[in-house]
Amino acid sequence: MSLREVVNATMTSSRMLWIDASAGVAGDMLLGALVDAGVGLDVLQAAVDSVIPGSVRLRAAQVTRAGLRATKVDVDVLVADPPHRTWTAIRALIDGARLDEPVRAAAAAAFARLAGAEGRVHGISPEQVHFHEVGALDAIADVVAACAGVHALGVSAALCSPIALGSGTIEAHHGVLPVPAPAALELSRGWDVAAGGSGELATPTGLALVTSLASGSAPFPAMRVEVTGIGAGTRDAPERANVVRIAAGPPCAGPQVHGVAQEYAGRRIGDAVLLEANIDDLDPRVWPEVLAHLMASGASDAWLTPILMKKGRPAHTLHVLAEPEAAAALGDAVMAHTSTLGLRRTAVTKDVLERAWTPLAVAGGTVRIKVGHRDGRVLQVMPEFADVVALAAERGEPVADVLLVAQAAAPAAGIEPGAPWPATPGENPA
Ligand SMILES: O=C([S-])c1cc(C(=O)S)c[n+]([C@@H]2O[C@H](COP(=O)(O)O)[C@@H](O)[C@H]2O)c1
Ligand code: NI
Repeated sequence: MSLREVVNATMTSSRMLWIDASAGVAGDMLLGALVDAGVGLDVLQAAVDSVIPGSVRLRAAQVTRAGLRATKVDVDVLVADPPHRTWTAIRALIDGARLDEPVRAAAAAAFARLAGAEGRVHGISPEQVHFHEVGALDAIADVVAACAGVHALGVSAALCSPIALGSGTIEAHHGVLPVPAPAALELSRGWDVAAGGSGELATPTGLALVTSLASGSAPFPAMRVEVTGIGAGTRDAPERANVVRIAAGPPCAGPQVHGVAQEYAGRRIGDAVLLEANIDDLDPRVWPEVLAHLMASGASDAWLTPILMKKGRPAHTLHVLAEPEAAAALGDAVMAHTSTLGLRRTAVTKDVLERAWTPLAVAGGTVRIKVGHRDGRVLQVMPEFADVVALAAERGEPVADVLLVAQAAAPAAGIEPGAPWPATPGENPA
């Protein structure tokens, strides 16, 4: 099959998902929207059962919210005294479950975001974050079922509307919390949000899901809408329907696709902090975990360079790039997780290209093409590697093959170094 035939064959089988969280978002609302869009409750239940067998039962019912029909999904907890679970324990459950690989990866990514945000808020490492009793089962069910539902809809790229967070206060486990709840606010970084009303409209779990499933905030993308779903939240307030809406279908060809990519283009990054330490006495087997922990704790990047340091000792320099507000916590993490007695902090200015992500139909799915552009010209073009890996796993193809097809798809869509940006639609926009 030629690339052209592969692309044509996949144009109708890979879907974009648009999530309308303009009235807020929670895990149960997303599940309701997915069931409303046609995903079987049994599909969601099976995914959850593979992670926490016999622990929860999902129930769906038709309800109205401010006069609009919607599907409400409830998560009934079946066990009498459910355990507290750390993120480490939950990750082991997800890793050990019989889940499709894309579902496992999406669920792990969403939970990692949730644990990372809770960890930053409470000043502990993500691994130490405890999900309490019923909350742990509830969150596992929401996250795993939502990821399974999105996969079942055939979605390979998603965008989200500006998100309503709410206002006021809520009673939580540790007393009264401001709205947006601290973890919700943490999860909102980099996303378009507004208060949008009173009460808690977006929960941490809902935000962790949409901000890991979707690649950015965007108005309605250019797509052919094939399925829609409306999911209800618990409260029914008269002033605005407490619902999440979703729409899924193939992205359509045309200049609008590139226009959308422009509208959710990555933000220009300005000031940053570089933390560095020369370390000669850490067991080298520990380094991968240290780097993974720093990334999970909010570092923009963390890496090592081999050096020959004082006294002729082979050693490593640890480099951690961070947004200024995350630097203090990351400095503490470096002290806690390595053997260093100190570190250097340097204020750096990052000169970055404007970025945009354009979804293209590639070999049975959708891969976002990351475009670096400046002054109306494309300078860098790179398939988003995580999308390539996920698609390769889904199709059972070698990553290198999918990468080649994805790299070839970009010039065919008029996206190549030196080309004008926004791109003139070529032969192969998704
Ligand atoms: O229990 C804890 S630690 C807790 C922390 C936070 C922070 O924002 S920190 C928020 N909450 C509230 O718990 C409920 C359930 O949230 P889900 O995401 O599981 O739906 C919600 O009201 C949170 O704001 C709890
Ligand atoms: Ni908390």
